[in-house]
Amino acid sequence: MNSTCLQKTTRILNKNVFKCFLNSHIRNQSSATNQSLILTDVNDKTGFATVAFNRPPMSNFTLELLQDFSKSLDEVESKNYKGMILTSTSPTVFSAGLDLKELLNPEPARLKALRTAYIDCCIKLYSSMYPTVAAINGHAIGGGCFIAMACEYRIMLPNSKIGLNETQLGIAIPEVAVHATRNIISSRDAEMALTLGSVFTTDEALKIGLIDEVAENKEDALAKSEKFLSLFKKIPKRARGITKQFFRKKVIDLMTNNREKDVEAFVSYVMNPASQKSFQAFLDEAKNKK
Ligand SMILES: CCCC/C=C/CC(=O)SCCNC(=O)CCNC(=O)[C@H](O)C(C)(C)COP(=O)(O)OP(=O)(O)OC[C@H]1O[C@@H](n2cnc3c(N)ncnc32)[C@H](O)[C@@H]1OP(=O)(O)O
Repeated sequence: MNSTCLQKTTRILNKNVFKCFLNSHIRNQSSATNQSLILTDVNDKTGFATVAFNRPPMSNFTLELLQDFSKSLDEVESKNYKGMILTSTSPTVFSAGLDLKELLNPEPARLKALRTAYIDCCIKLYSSMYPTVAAINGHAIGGGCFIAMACEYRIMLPNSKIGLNETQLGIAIPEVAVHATRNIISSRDAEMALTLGSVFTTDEALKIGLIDEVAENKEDALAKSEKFLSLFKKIPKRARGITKQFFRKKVIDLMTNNREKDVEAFVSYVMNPASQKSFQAFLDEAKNKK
């Protein structure tokens, strides 16, 4: 092959390589868009954003999902949306909490990043200036329950389960979760629930005040959520937000100031052989159920 011919062939090859790269890049982009772990939909009329965990069937949290959720929370705050409805795209689960596969034989650095990302989301949600409501479209367990608790109001579907089951898995509840739970239910109920790692039915949760309302189905939950957010329509945002933060100051301060200690404690509980055994036992039991 002479040099002119070689140059021509190289140009054609490069063009094809570039085309190939472009196609695969576009493919990746579109599949990433379709598979976004968080979906945000804004109602232009009301200014309310609906943010949904999009990891069916369990909507359980991986590091990547939490990082995306954190960005979505920033967006709701920075774009000045009037309120946020938090839900999931899963048919029967709001969130089954942290992905137990992330906790099983974890790489310590990733485990730390996971817990740090989780705390970041909780701080942003717990202290947001905009009003928040959880449309709990199914089960909400562990970290999924706590995220719903960080919202200002909870509406749940019938026949679902909700609770902080951490002690059952060998993970001590952090001090901050004790105060956050007491902000919602009585101190007596909170102590019983957290020490037992209780998981409640929708009716039980309504009775103790862990949730505020029961909805017939997801549409009803979303309609009721909008109704709750609309209560604040005429209340100046800054005055409302600062007042909310005063009520939540103790929890926000604990989450912010104890972040490193919390991460260390969490890693140590998760790495404990007894906890590892309980994560594996849960996953095995679920497999054997079929
Ligand atoms: C105070 C701050 C708290 C922050 C810290 C949080 C720590 C955690 O979040 S630890 C994780 C807590 N979550 C759990 O213990 C598991 C909860 N899951 C359940 O209770 C049930 O799965 C359910 C009530 C959500 C649904 O019950 P259902 O009978 O419909 O389904 P299953 O047969 O149990 O499960 C189906 C399928 O999904 C897998 N799975 C469920 N939850 C998780 C999870 N959190 N992580 C990973 N995988 C999960 C389960 O193993 C089954 O998988 P296979 O189909 O492959 O067998």
